[in-house]
Amino acid sequence: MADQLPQVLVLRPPPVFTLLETQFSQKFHFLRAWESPLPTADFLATHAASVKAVLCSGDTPITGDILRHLPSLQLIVTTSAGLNHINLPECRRRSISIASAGEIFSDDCADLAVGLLMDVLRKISAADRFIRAGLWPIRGEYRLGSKLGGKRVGIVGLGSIGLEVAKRLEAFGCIISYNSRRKKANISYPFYSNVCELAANSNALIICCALTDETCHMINKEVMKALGKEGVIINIGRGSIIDEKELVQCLVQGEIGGAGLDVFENEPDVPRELFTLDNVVLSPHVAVYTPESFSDLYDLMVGNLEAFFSNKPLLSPVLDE
Ligand SMILES: O=CC(=O)O
Repeated sequence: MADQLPQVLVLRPPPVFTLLETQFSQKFHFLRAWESPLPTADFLATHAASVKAVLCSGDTPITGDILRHLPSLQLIVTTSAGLNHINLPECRRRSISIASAGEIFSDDCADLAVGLLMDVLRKISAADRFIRAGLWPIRGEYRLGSKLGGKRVGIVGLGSIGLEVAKRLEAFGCIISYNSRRKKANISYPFYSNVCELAANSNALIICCALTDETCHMINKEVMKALGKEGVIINIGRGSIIDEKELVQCLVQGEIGGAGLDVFENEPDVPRELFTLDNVVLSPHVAVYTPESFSDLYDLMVGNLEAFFSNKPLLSPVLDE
């Protein structure tokens, strides 16, 4: 019976797959590469020559090497909004379609970005540690935090997540401006084509853009210096958009005021120097994860796979055939 279901390859199970595996497995027959004792290349060579569809998450690299082992591949469905784990030029060359999580996580990501900014400015996590360490009766009053309203916030990447962040922060009384590849039509926020200039005119930068060759290490020492000693950086995009070594150095040396980080260059490794800094809030790449978004994600992933296997248009295509 399972063998009659459309076949989908999974190299490593995405969290939504693990959570809703029973439902997924009623609709598709999954080739479970991660359970095989064989090295991936051998598993693919032995079992996956006829595979037409792959389901993956953002932490499973779909490299040129993997693609070479999948000669029949026509579709990659990724549970992520980001696409930096997929060899896009090779997919284009081979006309392999891609469907992503699209805008499904935008609200959740924007909520966490605002939460991180609020936490860094008002020192919520640091104050929590102060109480838990029993320091209130000993040291008395805790250091005051800084007001969110009135802050000039520069959003780097005004896509659907960036726009949701802007909407939320406007409601808190922040003054929004942005940097992105081009100026957006119908957007009245001031646009800076140069991210350094945006930083120089902002109290906080929020990184919401995709990781590409152009954005890798775009937030470098020069940008951080422009942001200044009171400036705060929030990153819910990808770790490598910031030069992490420079970021750590700037934080340790007090060149910037603080950071709220959901993403890192070498996840799950986080620079240990950050652990002792009270002006840094750390979060383990969970901006997208809420049970509510998972249930929407399940529907979208299944919808994309069903559309593909019945020759209908994908629900959230990134690259078209
Ligand atoms: O980081 C998560 C995603 O890209 O969806």
